Amino acid sequence: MAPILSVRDLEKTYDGGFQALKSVSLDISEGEVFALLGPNGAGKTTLISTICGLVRPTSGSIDVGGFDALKDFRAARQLIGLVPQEMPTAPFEMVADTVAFSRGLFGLKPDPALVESILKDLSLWDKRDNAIMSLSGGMKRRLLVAKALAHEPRLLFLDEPTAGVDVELRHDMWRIVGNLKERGVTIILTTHYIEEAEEMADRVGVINGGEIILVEDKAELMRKLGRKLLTLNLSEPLSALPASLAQYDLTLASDGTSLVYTYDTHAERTGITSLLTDLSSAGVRFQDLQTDQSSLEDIFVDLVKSG
Ligand SMILES: Nc1ncnc2c1ncn2[C@@H]1O[C@H](COP(=O)(O)OP(=O)(O)OP(=O)(O)O)[C@@H](O)[C@H]1O
Repeated sequence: MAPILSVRDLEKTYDGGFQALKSVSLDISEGEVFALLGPNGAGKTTLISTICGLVRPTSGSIDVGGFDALKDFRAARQLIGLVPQEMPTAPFEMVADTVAFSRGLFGLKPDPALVESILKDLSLWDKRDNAIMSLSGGMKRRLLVAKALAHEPRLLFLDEPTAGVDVELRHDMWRIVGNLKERGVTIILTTHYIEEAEEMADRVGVINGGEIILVEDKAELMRKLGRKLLTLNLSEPLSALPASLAQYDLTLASDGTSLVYTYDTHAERTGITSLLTDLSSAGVRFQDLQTDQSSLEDIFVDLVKSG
């Protein structure tokens, strides 16, 4: 199937000479949830803004659903919904009116039934006749999603959908994204919360210094780069690692009371069985042991550090 979004060799140098995007290429399949992770200033907003036609790229191409987003901007933009971080709308406007207006901006016929179903899905129907300024912060966030959905986009961008919101709204947002995905909407979200990517994304892209340094299936990424740690709490402190254990990736705690063994989760053999045998031969005894798996967060920090 042709991707719904295809970005090729996209570059952006801002007027002051700063290069915010360096040869970015990316394909997004229809129906997937793609999380774009990156530290502050990595280029996430620049990339989204360029795809949505808010920032003009210096070079490269963007195809949205078969339309050239640079030459055929309107047709491409029609397929895109953008949920920005902040509310730019007039505070006195009514909730339902502002959603209907967003639809009108795309030259579409009014569709009160659609507006109703969007507002109901986002738990805003009760507030339909309220002025925007009377909404809570969480409701305003949901209204931004409603506005972005008013013209029935196939590709939805969420720019940090849960930055600074409480846990309840964060989970609410995850549920909303899940429902949209079920209906076949493709979603690209930027986030600083790795937990969010871990929760929602099918694939994860990491951008750093304007370059996409990794795009990977989330499960595959965690399998490939995930490491496990086995910690052994020793019965008696060791002053140094016995030479017979040199072949293992072992770290002795500075107080000598525990040993940490690092192994790859995808390796054919973990080496634990032979390690335990060799520990016993070396006379090293332990009281208990525990394992920890690296999270997407550990993987991300490692990538950005080395990237
Ligand atoms: N209009 C602009 N003119 C000049 N430089 C800009 C402009 N907009 C962004 N930049 C620079 O481009 C780089 C990327 O910014 P961008 O906002 O895309 O990053 P981001 O990944 O979205 O960061 P954050 O996570 O902090 O929102 C930054 O160094 C920023 O200072």
